[in-house]
Amino acid sequence: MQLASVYDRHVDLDTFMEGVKKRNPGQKEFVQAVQEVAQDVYSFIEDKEEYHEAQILRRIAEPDRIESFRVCWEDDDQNVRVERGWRVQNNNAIGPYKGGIRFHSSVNESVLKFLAFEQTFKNSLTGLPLGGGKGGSNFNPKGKSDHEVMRFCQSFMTELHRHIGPDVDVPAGDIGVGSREIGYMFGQYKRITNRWEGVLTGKATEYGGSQMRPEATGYGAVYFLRNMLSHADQEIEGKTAVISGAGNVAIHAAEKLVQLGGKVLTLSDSGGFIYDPDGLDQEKIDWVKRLKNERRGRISEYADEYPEATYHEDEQPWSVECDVALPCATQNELDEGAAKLLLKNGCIAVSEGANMPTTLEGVKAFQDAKIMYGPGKAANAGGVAVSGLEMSQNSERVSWNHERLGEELAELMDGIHDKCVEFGEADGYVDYVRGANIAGFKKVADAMLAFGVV
Ligand SMILES: NC(=O)C1=CN([C@@H]2O[C@H](COP(=O)(O)OP(=O)(O)OC[C@H]3O[C@@H](n4cnc5c(N)ncnc54)[C@H](O)[C@@H]3O)[C@@H](O)[C@H]2O)C=CC1
Ligand SMILES: O=C(O)CCC(=O)C(=O)O
Repeated sequence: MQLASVYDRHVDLDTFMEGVKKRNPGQKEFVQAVQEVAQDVYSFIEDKEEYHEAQILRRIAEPDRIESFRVCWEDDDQNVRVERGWRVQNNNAIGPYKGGIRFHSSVNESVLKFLAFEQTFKNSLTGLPLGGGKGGSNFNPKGKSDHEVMRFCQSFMTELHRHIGPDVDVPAGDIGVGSREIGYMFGQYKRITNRWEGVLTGKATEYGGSQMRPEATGYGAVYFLRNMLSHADQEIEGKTAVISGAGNVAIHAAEKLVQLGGKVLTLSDSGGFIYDPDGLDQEKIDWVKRLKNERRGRISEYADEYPEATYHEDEQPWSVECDVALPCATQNELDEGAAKLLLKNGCIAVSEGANMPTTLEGVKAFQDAKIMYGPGKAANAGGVAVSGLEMSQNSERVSWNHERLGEELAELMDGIHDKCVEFGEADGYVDYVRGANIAGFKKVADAMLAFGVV
């Protein structure tokens, strides 16, 4: 009898994953992301021969291409610095590649491949014509002067511009890339190409940015939470919330939670977390915005400014008692132990603002306990969805107002929630991971089937 080969149409899940591991040695984040999707997709396509025959999942788990390049820049002391840059173009079956750029010392090819893979399913879920990509560099903007960041961004774009375009690949921000960095990169793209076009999203409103983009990911994650709660006849009003992170996503998630009557108890950064037993209000949130976006300080300073709060160095916020949790910092920040602690303390819902913040074991703990668990590819899709709207506005040379975009965002998040329920509900429990994976997969897969083997 012949042994199963990774090339067989009908390999089982374990053999499929063996192949993924072999082809991507040492890329643990990428393998984790594929595993999480494959386990649901496998059961969905069990009786669907066309997907097996066309090897659709295997093809989505192999990026269309990865551009990797050297980025040289000069620091303020005129030292020549050399970093590495990448753009992973995962899949453009349903639209141009789309996804953020991350600048952080932890960036490597595995991290960007996992993000581009996740992005493919997320973008499909939005219902907009957006393919999946992601890029970045191991450059760390922390502690760098504005001039250093500008020189790095210009050098990064000098190479990246060859690989992107409004109908080809449209990057945006992510960790370490906010409106300052997008401005420097957009300026350099315009200078090199002599074209003003919607090649990046997350731009400032003065030069074609969408009014809602800064808020969209955090607000969207709270709308997703609201939808999950409402599906279970509950509401945000009066719920206590633990949030990790203190960046763009965390701050706007906190803001929307407070607006909807929730009580936000924590924020964090890589140094530790702050716990404010009185809860953050809009004034405190505005202070954090200034701290992070203007002074570029550490969250520990919050406890100096607001003495009712305490700072917990080198700790994560998951031990704080709460009704709902929103991980909004980074991947694998919430492991099995943290998940069990949240459950023990009575947490009933988790909505992920970050990408893959929960480990596979943590996800299983939430699913086994049957709490409401909204995975990042569904819960944080509001950001890229509003980026999709920014692309439309740039093409049409129009600008929509805040109110219209707010309504569009809420509707987009309703649509994503409905798709998760349609594909994930069974025996009275909504498995949002399964719902998101299958709904996201199906649209991309059907487009790929239409193209034949390419
Ligand atoms: N910006 C966006 O529109 C979107 C962002 N996301 C995801 O949301 C997460 C946060 O992104 P942003 O808020 O945009 O980035 P940001 O750079 O504005 O903030 C990141 C925050 O995470 C914290 N952080 C980073 N590494 C950490 C670590 N190892 N431990 C603890 N804290 C850490 C930082 O201190 C900072 O507070 C990321 O997972 C990103 O991929 C997802 C969808 C869209
Ligand atoms: O708006 C975008 O294109 C990027 C969003 C993103 O990077 C993400 O959804 O993780």
